Amino acid sequence: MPIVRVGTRGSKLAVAQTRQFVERLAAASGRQFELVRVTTHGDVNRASLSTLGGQGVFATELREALRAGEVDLAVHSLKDLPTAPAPGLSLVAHPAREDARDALCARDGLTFAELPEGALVGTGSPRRIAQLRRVRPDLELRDIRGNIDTRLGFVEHGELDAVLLACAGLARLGREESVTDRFGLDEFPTAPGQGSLAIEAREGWVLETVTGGDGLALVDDAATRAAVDAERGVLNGLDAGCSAPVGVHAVVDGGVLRVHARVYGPDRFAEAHGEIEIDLGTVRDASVAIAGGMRGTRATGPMPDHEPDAVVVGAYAPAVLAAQLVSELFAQGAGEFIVE
Ligand SMILES: NCc1[nH]cc(CCC(=O)O)c1CC(=O)O
Repeated sequence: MPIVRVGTRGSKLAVAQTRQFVERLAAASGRQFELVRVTTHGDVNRASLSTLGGQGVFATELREALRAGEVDLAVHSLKDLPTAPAPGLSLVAHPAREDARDALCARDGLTFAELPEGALVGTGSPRRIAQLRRVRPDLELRDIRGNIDTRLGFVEHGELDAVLLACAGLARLGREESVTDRFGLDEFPTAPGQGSLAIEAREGWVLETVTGGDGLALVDDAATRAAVDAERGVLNGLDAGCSAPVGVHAVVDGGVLRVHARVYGPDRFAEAHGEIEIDLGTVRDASVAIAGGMRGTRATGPMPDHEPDAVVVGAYAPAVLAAQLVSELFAQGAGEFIVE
């Protein structure tokens, strides 16, 4: 059987998370895999993320490699993936999400509350900047870029008092010991999809047909998919990219899908926020659509595009919820906060 080629960015984090994913998929499928490193625009360009615009800087070249048939699967950090559908490709699996929270990595083990007045904190993310300004206007924020080791290095070498990073990336790199505090998701919702991976393939490329087993379904998590679809639905509905000052978090807990979002305005008191939930058990037909969407061929759009007979209500719960939350946010003036 041919070796399955899996495309990844070349960064240490990307390679680590792709390796971890491939090991699970190899165990589940019995197939052999090969990692193919693809250099992306976002890796080469060192400009600030806010000036790069964020839109697809990490994904474009991986998608080209998929389309050209150079790789069979691509592994993305979901939060770096634009919400616009990629023609000819589909997201075929979302493995179970890891910790979606942001971490504080501070010198001397300091917690967020222990950071002294005027402490120097590094982050280039407009969302993280907005969130920090609201609760600690005294902090001196520095725009930083670079991989996780580089960012932690600013603290280790004494140039900054602390940096903000995603818990998930630190865990995947085995750097959890650098975390000195974690930010609660209610007050500090993170980027849509943070902590979650997306596995992308050419449309119609189905691992199951060659494994004869459950293939990608074994590494796909329905609750993660519902949550991240809702989060990305909010981002898309707001017409915002991954560098917008938007925090969204969704969870499925006891069969209830709950989504909440905060959109930050330019001054530190302006904010649109909302929360919405739905008991997936009360929309059983819509959740049938979710289950139907688990395997193989769902498009990047909000509705599963196959097995339409499985969609009785004709609505995909995460998409409906996201749309309702978006109208609430617009009603609170969120449209004026998103300038890209
Ligand atoms: N934009 C870079 C990026 N993309 C994904 C992660 C972390 C892992 C994840 O959220 O899946 C990071 C680094 C960070 O924000 O700390």
